[in-house]
Amino acid sequence: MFLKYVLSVFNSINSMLTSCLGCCSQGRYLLTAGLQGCRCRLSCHLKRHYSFLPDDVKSLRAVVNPDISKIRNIGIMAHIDAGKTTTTERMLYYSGYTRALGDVDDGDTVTDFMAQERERGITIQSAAVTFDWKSHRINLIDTPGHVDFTLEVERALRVLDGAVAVFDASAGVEAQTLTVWRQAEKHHIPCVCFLNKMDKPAANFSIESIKQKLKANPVLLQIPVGSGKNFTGVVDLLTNQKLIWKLKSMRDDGRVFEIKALDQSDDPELLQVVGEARTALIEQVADLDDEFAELLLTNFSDNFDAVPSIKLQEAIRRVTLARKGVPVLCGSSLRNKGVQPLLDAITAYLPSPNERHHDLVERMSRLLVPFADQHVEIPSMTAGNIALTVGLKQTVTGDTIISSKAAAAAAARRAQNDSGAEKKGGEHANIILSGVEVPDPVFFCTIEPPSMAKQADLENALNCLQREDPSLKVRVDPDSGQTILCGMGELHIEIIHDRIRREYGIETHLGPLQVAYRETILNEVSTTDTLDRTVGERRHVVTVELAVRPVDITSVGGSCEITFTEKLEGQLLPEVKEAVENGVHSSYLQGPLLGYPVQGISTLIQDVTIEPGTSAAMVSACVSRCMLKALRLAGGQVLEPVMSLEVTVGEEHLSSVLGDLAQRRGTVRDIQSRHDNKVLLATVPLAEMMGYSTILRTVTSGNATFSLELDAYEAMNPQEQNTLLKRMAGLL
Ligand SMILES: Nc1nc2c(ncn2[C@@H]2O[C@H](COP(=O)(O)OP(=O)(O)OP(=O)(O)O)[C@@H](O)[C@H]2O)c(=O)[nH]1
Repeated sequence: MFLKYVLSVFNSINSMLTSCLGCCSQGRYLLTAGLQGCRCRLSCHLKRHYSFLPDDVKSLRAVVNPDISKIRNIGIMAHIDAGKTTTTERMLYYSGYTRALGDVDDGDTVTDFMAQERERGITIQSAAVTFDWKSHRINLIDTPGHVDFTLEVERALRVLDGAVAVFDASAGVEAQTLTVWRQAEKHHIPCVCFLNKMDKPAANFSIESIKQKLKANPVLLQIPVGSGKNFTGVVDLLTNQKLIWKLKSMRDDGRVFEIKALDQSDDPELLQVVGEARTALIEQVADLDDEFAELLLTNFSDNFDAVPSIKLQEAIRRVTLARKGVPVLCGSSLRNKGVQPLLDAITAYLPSPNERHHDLVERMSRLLVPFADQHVEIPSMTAGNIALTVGLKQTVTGDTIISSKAAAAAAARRAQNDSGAEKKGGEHANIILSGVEVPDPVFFCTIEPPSMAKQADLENALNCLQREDPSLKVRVDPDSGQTILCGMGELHIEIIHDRIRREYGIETHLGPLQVAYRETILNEVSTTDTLDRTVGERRHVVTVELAVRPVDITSVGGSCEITFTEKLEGQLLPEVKEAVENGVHSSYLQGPLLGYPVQGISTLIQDVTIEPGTSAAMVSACVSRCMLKALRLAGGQVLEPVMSLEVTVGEEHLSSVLGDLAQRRGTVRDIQSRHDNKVLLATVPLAEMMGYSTILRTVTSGNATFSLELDAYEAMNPQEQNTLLKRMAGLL
């Protein structure tokens, strides 16, 4: 019957007939008033490639790869219970991706898939769904409304290009909406507002609270028809059409609705309200968009009302993208009214990814020219100069700052052309300045604030110092919870200690300085382990077989590797492989002898058997346990940092320096002459170099200088290793 009706409407337009069947078989629109302003023509035309029967469910494979201009990455956000999840469910249903309407009250929605979400009827985690609507792809994230999960909303908003704010029309702007609205503002996200729950008796279609509480500029696009349980649809102010849902029963899914141009037979009160609202809309948009204002004044000055709806829509889009105004629509998701026009609005007014300008660049507050410790402020500088800047929040030493992504792309293109030309000369242009190479810290010690109240201040100070000095590393000991400073040497850590006192006014206490050892293994070992654990009602059973073997450790930071047998490579699912790798990597962080990171180890995974129902975390735990067993069996070896030392000293003091070095397990590599001085090149274990500067000053009467840098991690001999193990165990 429905198809027959559509055919009768379109029988004069043969060329569009087949495409109409595709779209209208979804029952999206029921046409009752000729073809004037008929959205179906456009949608049918665009939707030509989808021809499925009314109850077909589209698979994600049916989604074509659209052009970037047709993609909308949007979030749906609001106060708890405003109806985001219900609205999302309707969108999925109308776009053909679900067969039935999910209901939060029945606990069968698509996006609230966590057990806690279904039990409590609330959204906790951001769920992402993808569907297409009129040849646009919509990637939508349903974010939680509860204040406890604000961070989750923030996490989602950072990657979105637009947002739909859903309001409970009977409650107006609620507290959480304010919070998420501010978050959206912070990320400059264009929004569309949807006043939901228009079917409730207390529903109030008022945009005043959006103006006053959100300090936003609402642009009203619809007028509701009827109120409370008599709410039947909306009038579209752009097209002057009435969209009416004549639902026959509570189970009517609202796919079919009527679009009818307003005419004199309509309620005079409604006609008057619509007339006034449309004029107000045109005037408001003209105020916000110069291009539209010019069009009105030049072409439609004697009749604003004659402006084509497409021109008005384009202007509203510009206003929305510039965040000068927020389109407002209304409906009742639960009663299946008004969601399709909301989908239209998402595609019409929210930006595609290439229309969003993500604010990546830092803000500089001042530009200064340095002259030792004097700084002179300057208004600007040109290429080739050196200046200081203050106020950067994200940048760390070694970064290159560019004015914009576009500038970087242009510079990269130029660099490419130049390097083509310069290649003959052997030079390559590069827009990124070479960063700083950060050596591994070799010393560490604990650092404590004078009181717990100062802990936050200390953390802030350490964060700032780390950004400035990437060779300073700060971590928290997982066992003791103490803050650990890792640096390049005694002096480095002393200076950091002093700067925290002087620049941040915090008196800290440093623990004894310790050497950052590493560990490796001596022999090749194969082992197996089985984990069989029941957690709650679930039984996890996993068996792992693996082999570890020592590999070359001479290079600084010599890494560890992990491989799978050829058979396993082909067999293991990616998530199982990842769980196995996580288990191996976590065992690499703490060696079995002293708990230092291991290096120079190759692990081969020989077999993994997993019983159904076993979680990935249990696979990782089993692999980790098996690794620990293998590392223990393979015989541990402590590696110590060995430094290369250069001492410049007058000839008369050379013998005292050599004598001292012999007691420090040092190995002399070379002695060179430089003017009247001797330059001694040696390697010496870092553990023997504590307090060296004081000793060197004493034995040479202040006539020597030295430099120290990491040469390699080397195996300790068994006797020294034993002494170290006993000392660490507190036995010496
Ligand atoms: N009367 C009426 N109730 C609605 C409407 N939309 C949703 N509801 C009801 O409002 C309640 C909350 O709906 P949800 O869709 O879970 O709201 P939400 O915003 O996703 O909630 P959180 O995800 O927990 O923040 C449910 O009981 C819905 O049935 C509507 O248009 N009218």
